[in-house]
Amino acid sequence: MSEALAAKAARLDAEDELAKLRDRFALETPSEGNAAVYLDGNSLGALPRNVPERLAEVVAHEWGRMRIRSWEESGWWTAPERVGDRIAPLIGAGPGRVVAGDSTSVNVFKAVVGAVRLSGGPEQDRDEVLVDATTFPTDGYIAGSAARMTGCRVRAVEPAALGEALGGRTAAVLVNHVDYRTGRLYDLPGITAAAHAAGAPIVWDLCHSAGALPVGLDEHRVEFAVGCTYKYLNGGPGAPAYLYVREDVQPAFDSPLPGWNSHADPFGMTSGYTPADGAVRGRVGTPDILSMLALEAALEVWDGVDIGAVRAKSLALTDFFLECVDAYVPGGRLSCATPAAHAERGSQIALRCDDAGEVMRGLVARGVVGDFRPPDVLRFGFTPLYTGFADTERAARVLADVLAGVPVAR
Ligand SMILES: Cc1ncc(COP(=O)(O)O)c(C=O)c1O
Ligand SMILES: Nc1c(O)cccc1C(=O)C[C@H](N)C(=O)O
Repeated sequence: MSEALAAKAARLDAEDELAKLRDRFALETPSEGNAAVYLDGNSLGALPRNVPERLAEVVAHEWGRMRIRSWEESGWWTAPERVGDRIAPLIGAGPGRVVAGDSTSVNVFKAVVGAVRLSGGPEQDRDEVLVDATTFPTDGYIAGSAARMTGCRVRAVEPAALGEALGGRTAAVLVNHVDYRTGRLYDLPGITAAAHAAGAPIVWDLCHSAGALPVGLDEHRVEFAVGCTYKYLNGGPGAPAYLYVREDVQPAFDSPLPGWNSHADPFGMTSGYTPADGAVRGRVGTPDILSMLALEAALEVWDGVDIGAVRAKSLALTDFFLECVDAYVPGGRLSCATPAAHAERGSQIALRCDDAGEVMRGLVARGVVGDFRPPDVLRFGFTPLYTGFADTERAARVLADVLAGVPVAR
């Protein structure tokens, strides 16, 4: 261990204003001991401590005793908009623009079809859906189907080349804000402005940015955005995703999944469809109430938390991790896929090595939990709400031990 780096970690932890938030999470894992370092919050966020009690109350009281009355009296029916409004400030959206529900995949479908329809689509000679070539797979699959259904075709484009690819034929653009594999952050204001200059609406996938850095959806006039809540928003496995539709776009949003929950008068049970106004238009069917209310409770950890402070700590953590890796790991053993420039970095560090799968198994066996993404990426996600600098120094030190073939201590 480097005494200097350990001392620096202790100093940074002592100065960290967000350090106290760690107590809001259950991070003890009996099998790994308290010393486990959890760096996989970019796949599944940790459990906020208040969630189990709230969920038990929902099950026992709201479902167990109130039963059907809970749709109204416990606020179940309006939970998707209420939870959407809690997510909104974290992604730079005003109230009434975000609705929680369904999965990210389903919301990508609603948003891409909605964007093509908004642009006029092939009838206006706009028949290309541009999708970033490095996208998380589900977005590409769904966009492909959405394009076929709307008479368009998908064009995969490297985000850096989007400027040249955009034009009069662009019907919609779908981009991941942070690349799930490399942790590269894309220029949301610049790419959005370029799409608008070409007359095309844009859809951003915020899965790897929401809760880790400021997004500014309203400010940059993004038409649509989607994201999951089980990563940096800590909503739990399979927690509802969300859909953002810009306020002035909402009246024209023509959802391809006009379920009864998005009807202006759902309990009128009429055969004709009249869409509701506002964020409600993004709903489809009956929401998953248990997961929805677990998410609502999980979002309480954000009370009083400034997303700007979260971003500052995220960058400090990833900088410090790189500094420690540099100090501990012999040169040439790893290469960093995450950009050094802060403006291009999300909240994870991706390190490449040929035996990445085996290295990650070694790390997990020693209590440092990141993940492996094929073919050669070690991913380390940094969740500023519960990750500290001593954790970070330890993760880099254990990584060096694993790479050096040091056996697991028993
Ligand atoms: C960028 C991105 N989009 C979409 C998804 C998947 O969404 P879901 O499986 O929740 O539909 C993920 C992660 O699973 C992701 O990282
Ligand atoms: N959604 C996941 C799941 O259901 C199981 C395991 C992992 C996930 C993930 O979220 C993966 C994640 N989006 C990634 O960036 O790789």
